[in-house]
Amino acid sequence: MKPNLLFVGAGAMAEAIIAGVRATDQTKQTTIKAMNKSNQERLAYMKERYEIDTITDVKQAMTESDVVVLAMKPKDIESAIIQLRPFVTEHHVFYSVLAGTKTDYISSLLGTKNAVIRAMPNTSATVMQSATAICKGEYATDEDVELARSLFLHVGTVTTVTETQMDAVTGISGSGPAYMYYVIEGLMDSAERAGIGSDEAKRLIVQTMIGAATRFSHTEQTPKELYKEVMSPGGTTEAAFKHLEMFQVKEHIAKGADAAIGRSKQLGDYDVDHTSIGG
Ligand SMILES: NC(=O)C1=CN([C@@H]2O[C@H](COP(=O)(O)OP(=O)(O)OC[C@H]3O[C@@H](n4cnc5c(N)ncnc54)[C@H](OP(=O)(O)O)[C@@H]3O)[C@@H](O)[C@H]2O)C=CC1
Ligand SMILES: O=C(O)[C@@H]1CCC=N1
Repeated sequence: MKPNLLFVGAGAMAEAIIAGVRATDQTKQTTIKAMNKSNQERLAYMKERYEIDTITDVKQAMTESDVVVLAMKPKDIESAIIQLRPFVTEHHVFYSVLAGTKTDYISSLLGTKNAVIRAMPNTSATVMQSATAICKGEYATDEDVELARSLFLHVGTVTTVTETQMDAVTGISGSGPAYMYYVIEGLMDSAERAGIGSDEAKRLIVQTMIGAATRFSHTEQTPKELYKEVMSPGGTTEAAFKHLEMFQVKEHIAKGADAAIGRSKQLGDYDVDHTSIGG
């Protein structure tokens, strides 16, 4: 089945998913509509780039769609659902990519028993390399999960988790690309200081990241065993690790991810002010 998708929120995450779907669905059998709160310029760009329908009439868009992808910031979900609610029928299925936001909260805003699937993709969806996790809400069936899986498979891998694992997934793989780019930024800075041109540095660093990820995915060895293997006694890697370990970089990366997981939990706590930290 090729679903008719309506993206409510046409920001960075929606674009990543739409780009991936379009790149793998050459026949454009999946119809894609998108709406924003107010940014029409962005919608015009999305329409031009991905040949999607941008909508002005919410009722018509809801009538012509069966999967509604909630892709606004968590702070905007209430106002977004209020505008959709009059047009929700029992055939609609809702997919939410919102950090923290629980399926039971979405169901309570909808006030219906429509299926809700929570997903946590990442921006690598743009290049069909997302590590997406999905879980089902109370009213979703296994069939709904399979349909969601088939959509997100367009943009990478899909792992089914329980809803209680979703905050952890958000802090690890949802935010994860940012941690990788941070490491890349550090390596680019060092390469620049050492006189390597940015094109060459990029090529070397990209292949180093891909190579390390591929190697790790093909072995039972632990990360520690793998980095020990790189490290010759008295050599260059050891010199780097003396510095990294002095500043407990690994521990701080883990603590950073812990903070992301904590923030995801906070976003699911509906008494907190979602606007305070950009939620
Ligand atoms: N960025 C990421 O790496 C990831 C993000 N997510 C989740 O995806 C969601 C979106 O994030 P992101 O794409 O980065 O955010 P953006 O700010 O890029 O996009 C949010 C979009 O939502 C629109 N919007 C706001 N309110 C409404 C409304 N009432 N009706 C319709 N559209 C509305 C905004 O439109 P306008 O500009 O007109 O206000 C904007 O285009 C978040 O909930 C985030 O937690 C999940 C995984 C990864
Ligand atoms: O930073 C955020 O809140 C979103 C969720 C996961 C990645 N980006």
